[in-house]
Amino acid sequence: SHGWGYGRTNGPANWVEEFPVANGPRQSPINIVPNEAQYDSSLKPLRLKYDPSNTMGILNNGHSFQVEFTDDTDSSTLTGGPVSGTYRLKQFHFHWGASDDRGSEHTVNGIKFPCELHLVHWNTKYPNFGEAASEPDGLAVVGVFLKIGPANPRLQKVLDALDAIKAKGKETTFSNFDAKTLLPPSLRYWTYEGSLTTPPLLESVTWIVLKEPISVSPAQMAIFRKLLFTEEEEVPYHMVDNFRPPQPLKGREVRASFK
Ligand SMILES: COc1cccc(N2C=Cc3cc(S(N)(=O)=O)sc3S2(=O)=O)c1
Ligand SMILES: [Zn+2]
Repeated sequence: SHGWGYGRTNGPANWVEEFPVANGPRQSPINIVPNEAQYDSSLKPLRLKYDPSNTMGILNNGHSFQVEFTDDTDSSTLTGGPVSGTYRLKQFHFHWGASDDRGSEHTVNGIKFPCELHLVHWNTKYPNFGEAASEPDGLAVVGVFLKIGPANPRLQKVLDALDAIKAKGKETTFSNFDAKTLLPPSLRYWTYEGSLTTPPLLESVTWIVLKEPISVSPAQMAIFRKLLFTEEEEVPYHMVDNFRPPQPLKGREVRASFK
């Protein structure tokens, strides 16, 4: 099994062999302990402005699936919150479990959610995404927990596209999606300095984890689990448990935008 993944021989415990930063000082995800998060009144409200016309397509990259956005203008941006400057939306993707008792990367008081959404943004003080991804203030990722409840109609358009990208490497057209519809009513958040949660595990992410989850039904979770890690001709392995467990805090502070 070449290349990193989530299996027994190439999973999170093995990543350090090829990506030594896996044991670095600011790795993600983490377990969030609300009682130990410091309320910071200087934190600004999070401002997310997304233009549906920036939606480019949807891709199965063999680790997750992602909805990609054109990022050549400031039409889909993250400003405010814990960051200064303007960050552009690049893509969003998810992490989920083989069953509803696990799947999220961040945990809250040790609680795992069945799924976690990541909206990935890059700092426009750098020339492009790739450059930004290796800078300590290069990326800002908004994390949204999904918890089991009523079916989420906003998710359905994304889930309906998954049949066309079942196998690794498949991509299809996907347009005019308003990513804002995936956000919960409240944008209250926890924030801390971390990393990408998959290789290359770059320590370039300001994490902004929303406190309020959005809902997903068991039937909708079953749709995520029909995706494959594997390419069309390979022996099929279902894309499940594509999450990294929480990493050591190593003295980092987690701040809260709310009391
Ligand atoms: C070298 O810069 C690049 C170039 C192309 C893609 C990536 N990425 C890889 C992993 C990765 C993991 C993310 S998560 N789960 O923390 O939100 S976001 C993300 S990425 O930035 O898309 C990095
Ligand atoms: Zn992610």
